[in-house]
Amino acid sequence: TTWPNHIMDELEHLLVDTDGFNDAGLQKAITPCSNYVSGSQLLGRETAAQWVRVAFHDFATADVEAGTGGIDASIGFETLRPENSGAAMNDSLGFFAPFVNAHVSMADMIALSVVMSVGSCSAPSIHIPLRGGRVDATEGGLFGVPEPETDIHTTLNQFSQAGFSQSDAIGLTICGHTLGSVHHAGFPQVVPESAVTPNNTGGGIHFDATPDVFDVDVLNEYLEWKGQRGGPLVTTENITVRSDLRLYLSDNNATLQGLAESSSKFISTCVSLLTRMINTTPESVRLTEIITPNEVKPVNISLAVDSAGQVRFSGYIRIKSGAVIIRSWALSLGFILIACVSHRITWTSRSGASSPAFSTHAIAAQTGNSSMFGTTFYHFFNTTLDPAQGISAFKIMVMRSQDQSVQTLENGREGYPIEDVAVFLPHETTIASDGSLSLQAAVLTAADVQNVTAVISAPSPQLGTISPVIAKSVVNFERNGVRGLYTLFTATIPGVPNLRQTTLDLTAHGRGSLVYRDEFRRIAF
Ligand code: HEM
Repeated sequence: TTWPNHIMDELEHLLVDTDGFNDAGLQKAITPCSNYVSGSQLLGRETAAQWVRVAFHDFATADVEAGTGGIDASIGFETLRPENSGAAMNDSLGFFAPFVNAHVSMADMIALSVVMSVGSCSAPSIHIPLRGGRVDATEGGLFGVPEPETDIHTTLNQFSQAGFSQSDAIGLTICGHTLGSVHHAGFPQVVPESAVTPNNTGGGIHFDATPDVFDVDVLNEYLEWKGQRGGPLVTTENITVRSDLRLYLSDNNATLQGLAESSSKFISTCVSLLTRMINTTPESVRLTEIITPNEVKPVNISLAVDSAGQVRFSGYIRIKSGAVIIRSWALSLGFILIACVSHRITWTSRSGASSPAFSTHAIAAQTGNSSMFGTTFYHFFNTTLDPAQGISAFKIMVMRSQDQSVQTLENGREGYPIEDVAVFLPHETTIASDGSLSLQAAVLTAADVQNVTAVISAPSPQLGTISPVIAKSVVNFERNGVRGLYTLFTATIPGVPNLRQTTLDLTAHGRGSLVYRDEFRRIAF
C-alpha cells in the first residue's frame, strides 16, 4: 500500500505508537497486563482480558451463511442482554470511544484490542495479524452468545453458525480463557460469594495461574488437573454452569490433547482461531491488507501559509529501528536536492518541474518509543517552500548504519503526495464563546477556484450504544482576504461534541474538472 491509507495509517499508529513521543495512548490501559483501567484495582478486573471477551461477544452472533454479524460493534447495542452480562462491554467500548474517528471504526477498535492484548500480554510477543476496514452496525444483531447455562448442543450450534467447528469452538474458548477471571459480581451462579475479599471486591477467580499472560497454562492446568484446573467454568459446584467442562469433554478432550502437544502448537492455533474470529465480519465489509509496522512513516505532515504568505512544510518522519539503525534521513520531493550535514531533502514542485535547492535540518530524534514491534524514533523537520514553485510530493532518503548505504523511499514511484493548492489550516481554527468554530483554509489564487467546501466528520453520541456514530455535515467556505499567492477562505460551524476526533475533508473546485483535496485533517490542535 502507498501512503496515505487513512485506515491503515491510523490503526498502525494505535498499534505501534504505544509509548513516549506521539503515544496513541491505547496500550497504557493494559500496562501492566493485570491493570484495570475503568475503576479500582481492588475489583480484581483486568482490562486486557475484557477486551478479548468483548470481541468474542461481538463475534459470537455472526451468521456466516447469511453474511451478517461478526465484529461490527453491534455489541454496543446489546449490553442489556443477559448473555452479555458483566462490566466488560461498556468498560471497553467506553474506553475505545475517544479513539473512534472518520477512519477508525469501533469494530476495528474491537479487533485491534485483541491484537493489542495478546501481543502485549505475552513474551515473546504473539502477533495476530490485523486488518482494518470493519464497519459499525447501527443496531443490535442476533441473540445467541453462549452462556454458562447453555447446553452443549446449543453452544456448538451457535459456534457453527459463526463458522466455527466443534474443535474450533473448543480451541477458541480455551485460548480466550487463558486471560482473566470469572467474577462473582456478574456470575454469582458460577462463583460463590466467598471469592469476594477486600483486594478482590468483584470476586474474580482466575482461569489459570497466570491470568495476565497469554500462554498455555490454562490448558496444562486443566489436562493435568492442577492449579485452577481450567477455572470456574470447569470446576464450579453448580453443574449446570460448567460450560467449559461440557465443551472440552464434548470430544473427550481430543482437541485439547492435540493442542497440548507443545506450547507453540497451542499458540499457533490460538493465533489462527483469533485471527478468524476478528476477521469474521458482515459480508459487505472489505478488509484492508494486513497492517504491518511501517519502517519509515511520515507523520503529521502539514503545510501552513503564514501571515507573510510563506509556505511552511513540516512534520515528522518516524523511523523504526529493528536490526537496522538509521542514522540519517532525508526528504526528497522529486527534483530539489537539499544537502546539509547528514540530511537531504528533494521534492517535486507543483508542476513536477525542478525547483531551486534549499536546506533544512532535522531536529534530533525525539524520545524513542518502544512497542511490541521494536523501537521507533521521530525526526522533526520544518522548512519554508517557495510558494511559486509549490510541492506535489516528497521522497525520503535514509542511510542504513551498518553499511552507510542510502535508500530512497518513493512510496511506490511517485513519492509521498502532498496537496498544496487547497490547504486546510487547523492551527487557525478558533472557538467562539458560544462554542461555534471558525475554520480557515488557503487556496492558491492562480488555481482560480470558485467553490471551496468541506465534509466534517464528527463522532457523535447515538442512542442505544456508548459507541459514537460519525455524523457528517457539509460546509461552504467564503473568501476572506489574501495571503501572498493564496486566497483565504473561512467557514463557521456549530460546536462539535468531540473536537479532538473531528476531522475534515476539504475540496476546492478549480478550472474545468480540476479538484483539489486536502483530506482527513484534524479540525483543530
Ligand atoms: C462456550 C463459550 C463461552 C462461555 C460460556 C464463556 C463464558 C464466560 C464467562 C461466564 C466469563 C466470566 C466473565 C466475568 O465474570 O466478567 C468469561 C470470561 C472470559 N471469557 Fe469466556 N466464555 C466462552 C468463550 C469464550 C471465548 C471463545 C473467548 C475468546 C476467544 C472468551 C474470552 C473470555 C475472557 C478473556 C474472559 C475473562 C474476562 C475478564 O477477566 O474480565 N470466552 N467467559
